[in-house]
Amino acid sequence: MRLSALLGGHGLAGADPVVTGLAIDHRKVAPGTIFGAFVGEKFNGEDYIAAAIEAGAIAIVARPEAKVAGAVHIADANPRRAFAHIAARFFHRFPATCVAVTGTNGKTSTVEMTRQLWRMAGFHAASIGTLGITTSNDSASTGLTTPDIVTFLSNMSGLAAEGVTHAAFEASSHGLDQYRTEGLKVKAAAFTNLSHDHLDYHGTMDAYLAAKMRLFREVLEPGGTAVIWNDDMWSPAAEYEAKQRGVRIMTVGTSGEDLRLIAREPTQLGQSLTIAAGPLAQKVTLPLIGAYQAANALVAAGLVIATGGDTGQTLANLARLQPVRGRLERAAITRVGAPVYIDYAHTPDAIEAALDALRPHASGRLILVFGAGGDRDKDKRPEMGRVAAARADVLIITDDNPRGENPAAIRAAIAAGAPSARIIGDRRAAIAAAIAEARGDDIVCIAGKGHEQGQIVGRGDATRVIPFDDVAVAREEAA
Ligand SMILES: CC(=O)N[C@H]1[C@@H](OP(=O)(O)OP(=O)(O)OC[C@H]2O[C@@H](n3ccc(=O)[nH]c3=O)[C@H](O)[C@@H]2O)O[C@H](CO)[C@@H](O)[C@@H]1O[C@H](C)C(=O)N[C@@H](C)C(=O)N[C@H](CCC(=O)O)C(=O)O
Ligand SMILES: Nc1ncnc2c1ncn2[C@@H]1O[C@H](COP(=O)(O)OP(=O)(O)OP(=O)(O)O)[C@@H](O)[C@H]1O
Ligand SMILES: N[C@H](CCC[C@H](N)C(=O)O)C(=O)O
Ligand SMILES: [Mg+2]
Repeated sequence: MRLSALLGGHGLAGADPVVTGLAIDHRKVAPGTIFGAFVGEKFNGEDYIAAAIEAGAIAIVARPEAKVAGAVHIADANPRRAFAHIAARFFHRFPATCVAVTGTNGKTSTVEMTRQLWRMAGFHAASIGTLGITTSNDSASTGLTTPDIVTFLSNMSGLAAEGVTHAAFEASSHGLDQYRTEGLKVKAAAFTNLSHDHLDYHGTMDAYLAAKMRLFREVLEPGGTAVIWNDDMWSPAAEYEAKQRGVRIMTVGTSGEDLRLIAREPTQLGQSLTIAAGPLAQKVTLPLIGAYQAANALVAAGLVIATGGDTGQTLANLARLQPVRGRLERAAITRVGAPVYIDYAHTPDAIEAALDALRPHASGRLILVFGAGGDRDKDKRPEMGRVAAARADVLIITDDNPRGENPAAIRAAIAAGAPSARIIGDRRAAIAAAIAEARGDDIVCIAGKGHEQGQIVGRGDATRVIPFDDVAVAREEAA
């Protein structure tokens, strides 16, 4: 493909070289590559322009003030956006039906449930998010919730080449802010909720909301549909954005207009939901516990319906949803009979949601093992402690990816909100202590790592990932 064909509005004077690929990291540049040089949090990509050209880059997408010699300078005040649009023209072939999910919690669950519902409807479907790239017979990790733009679009294009026609992806606030998911026609976009997280990056809740709202303001296609979980404090803000944009709006929830959750009753292995869609009310058995999983299932159904799924059939298919890995996953039963659940709760709101989901199933106590990630939002730590102390009966604070921080300081910051908690830094020892503590009528919840396969310690080049799997450790300690 010639460079001129990829440039859209950007003019090209002089030679029109053949483009072989795109890169945002100079170490991935090969002859014929377009290099995107972005000013980041840790590095300035512009410092690597000369090295990229040396390695064969034929064009550089960078701010107008960047120094480019020996390659075409595609100058743009917003180089991430300009690069994304060029990348979209390069990778051009995508699944015909793409939908995106944003929100603080519930993105992974919702994209995974959407993928399953599409599969049940007979489509070749995929999801991209925290669990990686998932199809019905394969799964590959990308390391981030919303991968970088080159990884994202090249994988979307690869999925289309494999015959995937339906794809659901997670749009994280970092991803939206950094234009990591541009260039596809997004037919429907969902909002799950907004609560305290990532303020280290965004600074304020308003800035955090604004990053997420880009999904409705710019990423969703003009004729698309916004599917909004209506029971969140921030739902009106999402609805406002969608109205401003003039897209179709579908609201979902106990106060939802399009899919209204009329009743929800816990059963032994799940819950029974009564859902009104227009004049029709339908009762379905969801084989998953907790209000939060019902919420995510409804938003997923909304996305499927918004992109052409039959309402009655889609709702009926909720009864066949498989659990999402690491989200209230029952890993083991202890020797005295207490169930041990693994959950990915790593925000105050998620801890509340996970404990509320488990409470109706515990005739005894709720025992919680949890921590908070290092080099991430520090203000959420005492909040997590407070919410946990208010809702669990026994608390054990432990390590969860300390990264470059002192783990003891992270634990102490959580304990500031939960003074009665026990502190056991070693995660295996903490899980073992919780299991030893549990009586037959108690429930143990191990929160924060879900599906993760390692404990991340250290920073930069000294980063190590020590293999650790909550599910496996819980099974070993419960045996
Ligand atoms: C804060 C953040 O989001 N950082 C991500 C972002 O970094 P950045 O743009 O600030 O880049 P930088 O590292 O400062 O470097 C600037 C530029 O120079 C380039 N560079 C850098 C060094 C070099 O030798 N050569 C070179 O070309 C880089 O590729 C980059 O383009 O882009 C990088 C390249 O894609 C990511 O690796 C990096 O993720 C870091 C590792 C990270 O931890 N991100 C987390 C916070 C994150 O993104 N999380 C979200 C949300 C999760 C959730 O849902 O809760 C996610 O979507 O996963
Ligand atoms: N709709 C919801 N409302 C409140 N809490 C939720 C909801 N969905 C999930 N949670 C909580 O958040 C945790 C993470 O869920 P999930 O992985 O689906 O969210 P996510 O938005 O993808 O998270 P991340 O930002 O880390 O990618 C769950 O384990 C649960 O504790
Ligand atoms: N996508 C989230 C995952 C957090 C998971 C938790 N285990 C942690 O490390 O804080 C983040 O990068 O903030
Ligand atoms: Mg996720």
